[in-house]
This record gives sequence, structure tokens and C-alpha cells, in this order.
Amino acid sequence: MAVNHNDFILNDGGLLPFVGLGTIGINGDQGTFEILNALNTGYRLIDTSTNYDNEGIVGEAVRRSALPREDILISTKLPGSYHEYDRAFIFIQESLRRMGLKYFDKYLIHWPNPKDGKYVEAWKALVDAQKQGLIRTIGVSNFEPEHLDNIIAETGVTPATNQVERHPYFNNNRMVEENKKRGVLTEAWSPFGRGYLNDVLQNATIKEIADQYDKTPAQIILNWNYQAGVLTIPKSSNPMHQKDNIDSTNFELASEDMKTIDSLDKGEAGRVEGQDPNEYHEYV
Ligand SMILES: NC(=O)C1=CN([C@@H]2O[C@H](COP(=O)(O)OP(=O)(O)OC[C@H]3O[C@@H](n4cnc5c(N)ncnc54)[C@H](OP(=O)(O)O)[C@@H]3O)[C@@H](O)[C@H]2O)C=CC1
Ligand SMILES: O=C(O)C(=O)[C@@H](O)[C@H](O)C(=O)CO
Repeated sequence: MAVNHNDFILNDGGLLPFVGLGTIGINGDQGTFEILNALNTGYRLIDTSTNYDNEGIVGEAVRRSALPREDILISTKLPGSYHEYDRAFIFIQESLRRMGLKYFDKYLIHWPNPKDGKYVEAWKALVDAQKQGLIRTIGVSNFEPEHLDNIIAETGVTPATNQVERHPYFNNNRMVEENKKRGVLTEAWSPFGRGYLNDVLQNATIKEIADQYDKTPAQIILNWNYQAGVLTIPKSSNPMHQKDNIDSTNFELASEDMKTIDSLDKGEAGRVEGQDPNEYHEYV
């Protein structure tokens, strides 16, 4: 795979592009075309999960794409009710079969489900699946510092990435720093606050900055992440938005503009409702 100047280097030596395609709501045969369009537009990383009901079409898009398999990075996630070691290990194999793939480029524990307290077992399964060649890069999602420290202490293996909520109204700089301290790359989920749930993309301050740079609000938000060392996975079904999003690092935001965007943070009130990882329980 070609190395791009804006790739992130992982603690396992792997590389990830600065932006991937989020896929919540990309479903069915139409979804296959949307993913293929993204691949044709230059996306290399596709983020999915069993509970997005689209692992099948993601696999289909990989097969239909003219790109060689090794030029596409597929990342999916282990659901909360499969944290026991044996269930996790078998689930990874099942997920591979469902997608028709021989290996995953990246595989994450979706939520720590701390009340169950089995995420260390799940991590051990990911470590072993990686050893057996089923997964190239292993990581986590929605992990708090305590969860990161527990899996590292129990296995000696540090996750390469931690995918957490981050957008201008909940910048989660706390977790960006905690991840960085441990050599873990932060991936930002819902970088536009999910679009429909709040007005991040319509925010007047972000629009003003966008006008100054002759960019779109989406491009400003994605570059604010990139310059903070954070990978983003915006979802888009729209070819124009997909293009907008991948063309978002060809300019530099001044440090005062970075700080202005940081200042839009609303703390806990800015989170997408009900997504505190210490409380959230994934039942799937
Ligand atoms: N690990 C986890 O627990 C979680 C992971 N995720 C991952 O993160 C991804 C992204 O988050 P998601 O919640 O989907 O929401 P996003 O914050 O990515 O927002 C998606 C919305 O923004 C719109 N949009 C995208 N690009 C543009 C643009 N350039 N201009 C204007 N509007 C735009 C989309 O519309 P349109 O399609 O029309 O472009 C859609 O309505 C998910 O799809 C999933 O892969 C999400 C939640 C939790
Ligand atoms: O979309 C995801 O990746 C999730 O983890 C979901 O839990 C999502 O965040 C949600 O809110 C489901 O109600």
C-alpha cells in the first residue's frame, strides 16, 4: 500500500489514513454503491460494526472494487455480549466469514461494558486472533483510561487505536491526551455530532472560520482533528460530501482557529445523549 504524507503511524508499525468512511446508515444494495463510490473517491479505510447491519455489503464492496484487497483497510468491532474469550474468538471468525474476508485490517472492542467486567477477556481474544493472522491491527473503542490500563497490565499489549466520541461540542481532549500518553491513536466517532442530532455543521463560529479559508464547515472540523493528531471516520452517503471530507487536509488552520474550535466544547452536556462509556451497556 502506498504511504501518504498524512497517514498516521501506529504503535504496531501500521499506517492508517487521516480519514475513513463511517458506515452507520449505509445499508443494502444502495449502500454497496455508496461504499464503492467512497473507494473510487480515494477512501482506503472503511469503519463498520456488526450492529450496523452492513458487514455483508462492506465485504461485497471490497470484492466488487477494482482496488486490490491490500489497498483497502477494513475495520469492524466486537459487540458487548461477546466478551468472553471463547465467544469473542469464534465471533471474529464468524464476522470474517460473513464479510467474505480472510483477515481484518483492524478490529476493535466496541464498548468496554464495564458493568460486565469482561473486556480483558475480549482483549486477550483479539491479541490471540492477531497472532493467528485473523487481524492485522487491534484496538478498542469507548475505553476510559482505567480500561486501557487494565488491558495493558493484563496482556502487555497496548491497543493501536481507541475510537471515542469527539466533535466540536464534545472535544474529548481529555481522552485524546490519555490516549496519546499511552501511545494510542485517537479515532473520532461522530465527528459532525451525527449531523441530525445537533447543529455542529451549522455552527456560526465554524461557518465563519470556513468562510475565511474558503472551505466547508465539514472540512474545517476534519482538519481540526487531523492537526490535533486525530483520525476521523465521518459517515456520508453523498458523493459530494464524501469528496469534501477526503479533501480536508490541504490547508493549515492557524493555532488561534484551532483554539476557537476547542472553545466550542460544552463538556458532558455536549455528548451525544447516553454515550458515557462508564454507563453505556451494549446489549448486542
Ligand atoms: N465506536 C462507536 O461507538 C461509534 C462509532 N461510530 C462510527 O463513526 C461514524 C461517523 O459517525 P456518525 O454517527 O455516522 O455521524 P457523523 O458525525 O459522521 O455525521 C454524519 C452526518 O453528517 C452528514 N455529512 C457527512 N459529510 C458531510 C459534509 N461534508 N457536509 C454536510 N453534511 C455531511 C451525513 O449526511 P450524508 O450522508 O448525506 O452526507 C450524515 O447525516 C459512524 O458512521 C460509525 O462508523 C459512530 C458512533 C459510535
Ligand atoms: O453506533 C455505534 O457504533 C454505537 O456504538 C451505538 O451504540 C450508538 O452509539 C448508539 O447510540 C446506539 O443507540
